[in-house]
Amino acid sequence: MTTYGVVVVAAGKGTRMGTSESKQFLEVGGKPILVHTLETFQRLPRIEAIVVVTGSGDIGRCVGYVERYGLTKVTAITAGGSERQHSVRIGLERLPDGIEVVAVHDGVRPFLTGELIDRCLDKAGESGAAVVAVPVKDTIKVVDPSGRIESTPERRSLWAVQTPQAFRLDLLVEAHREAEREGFVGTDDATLVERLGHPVYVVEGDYANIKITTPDDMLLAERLLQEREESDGL
Ligand SMILES: Nc1ccn([C@@H]2O[C@H](COP(=O)(O)OP(=O)(O)OP(=O)(O)O)[C@@H](O)[C@H]2O)c(=O)n1
Ligand SMILES: C[C@](O)(CO)[C@H](O)COP(=O)(O)O
Repeated sequence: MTTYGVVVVAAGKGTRMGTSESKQFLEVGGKPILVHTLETFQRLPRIEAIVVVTGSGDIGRCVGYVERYGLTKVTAITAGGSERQHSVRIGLERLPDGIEVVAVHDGVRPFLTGELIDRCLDKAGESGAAVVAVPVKDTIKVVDPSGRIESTPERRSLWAVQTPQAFRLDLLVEAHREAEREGFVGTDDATLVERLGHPVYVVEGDYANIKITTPDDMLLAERLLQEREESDGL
């Protein structure tokens, strides 16, 4: 049977949020955003290990969350790096032995669901690499630095990629090593695997799986949580 783990990255500074508290620790519905995220992985039966990557000064409070919220699958809490990609690489090194497929997830995407994770892990288990994504709804333009539009890619083939992104662990480790060797820094993990020439597949994501990035996302997050609790009958 395949063994699954997850690296949750939460070592960012939240510059675009502009709050003194890093956004992953802001509360939505009375609970830190990061805890909402971790609880979803905790509940999923096939996840065996959760590695949390956070700021060096925030390790203590994450240890406190594990205790307080019963996050028994958290096997390591470690300090991240200067870029998201570095934080992921550090997290991969802390996974326990025996994990074969790993999901990488942004700590600030608390509205993922078990179904979404399952879809992504299933496809990664079968193909080696899969990411959740949604078709873009707007028309996308490529714009030069002066503001002039250079081109308009065909919308039918454009997808907005989210996390989780899941991979065979050996493949993702190789992709990170290669990127480091070449000094390449990407904005997601799929890009690193694509650079190896390995196929990466999209599976159906969810428009509600937002990455909390700017202050208006906090209002949206409160509303999404309320809707979810109502539909769960809570
Ligand atoms: N050095 C970094 C940078 C980002 N992240 C994590 O990667 C996820 C997505 O990054 P982003 O939304 O860009 O978070 P920040 O880097 O915190 O935000 P900003 O770019 O506005 O500073 C977040 O969970 C963030 O904590 C990380 O673990 N380590
Ligand atoms: C990984 C990601 O969430 C996929 O959409 C995104 O690329 C992270 O970007 P950020 O600039 O680190 O927020």
